[in-house]
Amino acid sequence: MASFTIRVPATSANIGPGFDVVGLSLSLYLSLKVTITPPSSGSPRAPPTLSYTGEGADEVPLDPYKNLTTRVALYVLRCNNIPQFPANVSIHVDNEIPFGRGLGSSGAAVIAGVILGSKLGNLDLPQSRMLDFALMVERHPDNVTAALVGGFVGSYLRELDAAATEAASVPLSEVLPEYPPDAGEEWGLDPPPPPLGIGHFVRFGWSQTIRAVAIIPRFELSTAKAREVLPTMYSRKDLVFNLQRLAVLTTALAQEPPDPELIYEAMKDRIHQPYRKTLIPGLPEVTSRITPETHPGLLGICLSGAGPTILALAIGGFEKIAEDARLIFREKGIEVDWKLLQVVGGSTVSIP
Ligand SMILES: Nc1ncnc2c1ncn2[C@@H]1O[C@H](COP(=O)(O)OP(=O)(O)O)[C@@H](O)[C@H]1O
Ligand SMILES: N[C@@H](CCOP(=O)(O)O)C(=O)O
Repeated sequence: MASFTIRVPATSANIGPGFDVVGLSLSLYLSLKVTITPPSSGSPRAPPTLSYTGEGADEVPLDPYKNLTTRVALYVLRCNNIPQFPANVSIHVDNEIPFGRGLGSSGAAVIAGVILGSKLGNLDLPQSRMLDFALMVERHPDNVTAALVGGFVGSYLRELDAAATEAASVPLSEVLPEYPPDAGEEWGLDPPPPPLGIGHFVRFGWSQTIRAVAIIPRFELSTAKAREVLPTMYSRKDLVFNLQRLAVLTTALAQEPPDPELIYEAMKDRIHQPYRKTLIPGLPEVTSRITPETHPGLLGICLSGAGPTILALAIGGFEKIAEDARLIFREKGIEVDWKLLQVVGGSTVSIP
């Protein structure tokens, strides 16, 4: 019997001005314990069995052809000429990352699936190739890159030539077909492998004194819905506003001691948060009423990913920040939970 455990961290994307560009890996984990037993002769081949505890356990599909993680694993296998899951695989998932809150649950599920596919197919994919597969599913790089490599990272998608653009434009329904073919039927054509080197990243420095307070409203907001409200065109003024802040932020969060005056302003955004406030009652109030002056220890505050979680970066005063955010959300009729998190390393595979 072989077994291994895959562990993928939560992430917070954007950090204010870095929409679709920067992400932080945080100390909440999606863990998969995978066991493969040798097939006994004559036993029918069965797809992997899935069990699940923790966040999302009441809503996540346990059918491996519907579950996001196993569908991604199968995509990786099929792109590598392995048409099916190996036999006798059982997977127990334990998940600490809440669904649809802006803490990168889907990015973590995708990264877990890519690593799972690589392990089940003995493919030994290098990190850069894993990122290519992940980017074919989650097409913005901020969460998946941070979840894979860990830390505070910035990433971009390479401009692809015409052939690679075509290969990368395969619709998601073909990358991740939802149902297996009926018995005796063949899968459709294998999806084309992702182009090479789609995503590129750099890890920024990070002051070890900084913690992340995640203030998590008790409602889900799908990332897809929170992207639909965004405009497709922006003014030069708003773009420059964000670029100026992002340039400062990437270095300011590594300085010792971190400077709240610089960081609070550098975590402001005009590209996504103003448009998402319609979906997240209380967002403008929380980000404007909790400041380094009113809350000593606070460095900056922003929407985490597509929301609705609020991310406060701080070196102290964590409880007051979170409890005051709770009161502001309560004025809008929204209850929250909060967690004090740290920035952690990326995904790991361990063998007991
Ligand atoms: N561990 C998981 N296993 C399977 N599916 C998952 C898992 N985590 C997240 N998902 C899927 O991703 C959805 C949430 O994705 P999304 O809207 O992008 O929000 P988030 O900000 O949490 O990433 C869930 O509703 C679920 O369908
Ligand atoms: N840049 C994306 C990040 C989405 O992150 P998630 O954790 O909400 O999935 C966006 O802002 O749409």
